[in-house]
Amino acid sequence: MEEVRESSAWVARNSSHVTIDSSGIEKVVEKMKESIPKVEWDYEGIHYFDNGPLTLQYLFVLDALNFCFWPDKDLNYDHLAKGLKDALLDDNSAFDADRLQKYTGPQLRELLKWPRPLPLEEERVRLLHEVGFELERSFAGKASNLVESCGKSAVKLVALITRHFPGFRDHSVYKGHQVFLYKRAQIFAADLWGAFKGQGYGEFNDIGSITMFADYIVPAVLQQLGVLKYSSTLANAIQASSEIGAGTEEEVELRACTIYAVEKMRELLSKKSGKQVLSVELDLWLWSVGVQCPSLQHHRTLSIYY
Ligand SMILES: Nc1nc2c(c(CN[C@H]3C=C[C@H](O)[C@@H]3O)cn2[C@@H]2O[C@H](COP(=O)(O)O)[C@@H](O)[C@H]2O)c(=O)[nH]1
Repeated sequence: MEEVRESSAWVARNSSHVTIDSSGIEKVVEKMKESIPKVEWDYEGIHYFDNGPLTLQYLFVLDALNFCFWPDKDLNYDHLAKGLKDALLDDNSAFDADRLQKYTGPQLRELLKWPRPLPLEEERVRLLHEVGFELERSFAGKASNLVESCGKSAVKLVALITRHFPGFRDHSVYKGHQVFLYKRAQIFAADLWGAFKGQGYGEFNDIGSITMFADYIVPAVLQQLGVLKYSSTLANAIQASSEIGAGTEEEVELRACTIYAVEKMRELLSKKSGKQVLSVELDLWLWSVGVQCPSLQHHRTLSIYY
C-alpha cells in the first residue's frame, strides 16, 4: 500500500496538530523487543468461521459495516461481529447478494438484535446494498470470487475493493494533497489472513505491505504510550468529547500520523529484534490494548470509514 504509506508520511511531515515523538517510539520498542506481544486473531471468540467461502462473505459484510460505534455508548465492534455471526448461524443465506440489497434499517437492527437505531444506520444500509449489488454484478454474488481473483496479493485485493466499492474509498484531501487511508479495505485483507492463519483464502504473499488500520482506538493508545503528542487545543477537544469533523486537518493528522508512527515502530522493532515484524501484528496488539482500557479517551468523528 505504497499510496497509504507515502501519503501518511507526507501528512506527518506537514502536520500542525499531531506530532510523533521518536523518543516515545524508542521507549516502547525497547520494552517490547524481547517478546513482541502476539495477539491471536479472534481472541474474543466472536467471529464466524467455517473454513470456507461463507466466512469470506461474512467478513466482507462485517468490514463493510466496521465503523463508528461510539455514538451509542453501549455499542461496540463485538456486537457487530457477534450479531452477524449469530445471524448467519440462524440463516446461512442471510448474506446472499440478493438479500444484502434488500435490508432496511429496522431489519438490520433486528438481525443484530439491537434494540434501537444503529449509529449512521441509513449509511450502513446503503453500504450493505452497495456490497450486494456490486458482488452480484461483478463477482457472481460471492466475496470468495473477489478474493480468488487477486492471486494471493493483499495489495491487489485492496485495489480491487476500492475500485469496485465506493464505500471503501477511505481517503481525504489534506492541505491540497490526496491522502489514502483505506482502513476497512485493508482490515478485510488482514481479517482473512488472521482467520485462515495465512493459509488458503488467507494466504497473501505481500501481507507485509498492509499498514495499520487507522481507527479511533489506536491513536489514543499511541498517545497514552507517549508516541503521539497533540496540540493543547486538540487534546482539550478530545478530552471534552467534542466532535472532530471528518476531513479536518486534525482528523486526517490523527489517522495518518498513527499509520506513520506504526510504520516507524515496525521498522525499529524489526531492526532491534532481527525479526520481520508486520504492521498487522502491531495493529492487533495496540488495538487489543486499547479496547481493554475502558477509560481510554478517543477522538470522535462521524465517519463511514472507521
Ligand atoms: N486498528 C484496528 N481497529 C479495529 C480493529 C477491529 C477488530 N478487529 C478484529 C480482528 C481480529 C480481532 O480479533 C478483532 O476482533 C475493529 N476496529 C475498529 O475499532 C473501533 C471500534 O472500537 P469500539 O467502539 O471500542 O468497539 C472501530 O473504529 C473499529 O472499526 C482492529 O483489529 N484494528
